[in-house]
Amino acid sequence: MAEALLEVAGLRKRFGGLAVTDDVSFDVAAGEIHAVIGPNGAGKTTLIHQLSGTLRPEAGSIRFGGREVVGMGMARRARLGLARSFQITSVLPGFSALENAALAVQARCGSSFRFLRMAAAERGLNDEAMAALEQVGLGARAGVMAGRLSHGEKRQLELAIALAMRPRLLLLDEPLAGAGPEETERLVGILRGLRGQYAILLVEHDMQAVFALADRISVLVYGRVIATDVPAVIRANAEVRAAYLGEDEAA
Ligand SMILES: Nc1ncnc2c1ncn2[C@@H]1O[C@H](COP(=O)(O)OP(=O)(O)OP(=O)(O)O)[C@@H](O)[C@H]1O
Repeated sequence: MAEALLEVAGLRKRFGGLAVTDDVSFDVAAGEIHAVIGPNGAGKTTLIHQLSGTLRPEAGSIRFGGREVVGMGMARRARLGLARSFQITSVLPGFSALENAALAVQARCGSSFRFLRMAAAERGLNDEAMAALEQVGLGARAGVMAGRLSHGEKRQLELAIALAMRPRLLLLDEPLAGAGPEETERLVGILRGLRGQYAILLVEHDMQAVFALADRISVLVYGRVIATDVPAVIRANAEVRAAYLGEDEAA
């Protein structure tokens, strides 16, 4: 079997006496959509923080592309291709969708554009930014101020910003939160379109979306992974049904 892109082993984190990440182990293959589900307070966001580098685990390892990243900061992990999509707050409302995406391209490239002539540099930035917008279905809205985009479009823009970082694995923390039914359908279609091109670690409460999108699902309960498997097996798992899905919903 090919080596996993992300390998998490024995990860531990406590807040006071509370074990919020309790010996967590799982892996994500290249191109896989791997969902992490669990009830409120299960530790999903805390797990994402440890993967992205904003929170340091007390024990365990996080290997990405064969390298240990626990000691690395967020920027270094992002440069390796482990990128987190930030919620709407990272979108600059006074800039157009294209400018928002172009800023992300520029952040990734650092000073490498400085050596090109101004016009060529700008064209290069804009072409890449436009490609990211088109990947998330926002091409036609490139010139619109981000502040004037709908809620769903802002979430699409966050995704474009993350894609402009050229990630190998995207960490998505509740990408569908606050989206209405139509927006959800659109966003699920966009995420489905990314499958195979990027690995995605998806934390999401919308079970319909999770079961439609995920190649595999890990179930987190009180900081522990109680099961990792393909959706059909997770749906039929008695422990998972009791702990999380509820007998009615899983029927
Ligand atoms: N900085 C912190 N200090 C102390 N306790 C914290 C801190 N951050 C989170 N917790 C606690 O850790 C536990 C896990 O929280 P976390 O936000 O990771 O859960 P979650 O699965 O993402 O929940 P939700 O689905 O509601 O977003 C909760 O009991 C929470 O109260």
